[in-house]
Amino acid sequence: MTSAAIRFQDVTVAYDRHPALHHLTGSFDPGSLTAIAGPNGAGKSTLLRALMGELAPVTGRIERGGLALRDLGYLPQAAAIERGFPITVADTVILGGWRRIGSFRGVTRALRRRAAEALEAVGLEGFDARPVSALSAGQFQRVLFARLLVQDAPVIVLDEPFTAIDARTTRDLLDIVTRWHGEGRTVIAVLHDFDQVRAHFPQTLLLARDLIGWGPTRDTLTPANLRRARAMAEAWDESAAICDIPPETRS
Ligand SMILES: Nc1ncnc2c1ncn2[C@@H]1O[C@H](COP(=O)(O)OP(=O)(O)OP(=O)(O)O)[C@@H](O)[C@H]1O
Repeated sequence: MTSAAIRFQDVTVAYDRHPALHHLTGSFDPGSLTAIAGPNGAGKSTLLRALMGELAPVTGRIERGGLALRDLGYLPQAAAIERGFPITVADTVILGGWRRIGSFRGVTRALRRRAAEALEAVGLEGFDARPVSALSAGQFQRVLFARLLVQDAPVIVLDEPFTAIDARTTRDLLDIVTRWHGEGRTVIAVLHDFDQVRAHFPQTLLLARDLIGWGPTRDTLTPANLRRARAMAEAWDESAAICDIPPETRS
């Protein structure tokens, strides 16, 4: 589905001059299924937000394999999603098809049908008219997966998609992730459950602001690497100044 890798070349991302991701270099191969793991505060969400163009690197660059940002399907962390608006489940899922809606054509019957099929695929048939504010966390996560199904993007980026989600829903959503991988999409997911990573994700990027390891999961999630990641997290100095960021790019 994608032909070129997504490349990070010496990427540093900082908040208020404090680096949250430090000189990251490496690439996600087309069609790869990669977990991003690491302790709290390791820079995992920051990496995804930079990939999605929400944060600009202060050093280095990100190549998105020739894709535009709209070709990346993104599921942010649940805490970052506002779901107080008065919008129905069906309309939320249809929004995944905005690239196809176009300015004149409006929402086609085909798109409505696609949204209904996506809701069925995530086990939410019949939920169309419900307001999203009336859903449980797990149901809402299923809606967001349905929206990604409608978006049909070649690259899918998920931030802690199974946090606070029950085992049954996690299994169903993991099946969708596996299907995306089988279809040749590139899938990148931040995860905290190492057993889940070992069972379902062939590649892992282990981060502790600095890169600890990136490659086959069995070579990356080793006891030695996990110890190193933990030790680096314990040693963090939240107020450390930025290293070698050129003064003109400092905020
Ligand atoms: N908007 C922000 N403003 C200032 N600092 C931030 C902001 N977002 C994140 N940070 C800091 O950047 C660092 C990395 O945060 P990030 O959310 O990327 O980590 P994470 O690995 O996703 O953590 P978690 O596992 O807890 O979700 C942390 O020290 C965090 O406090």
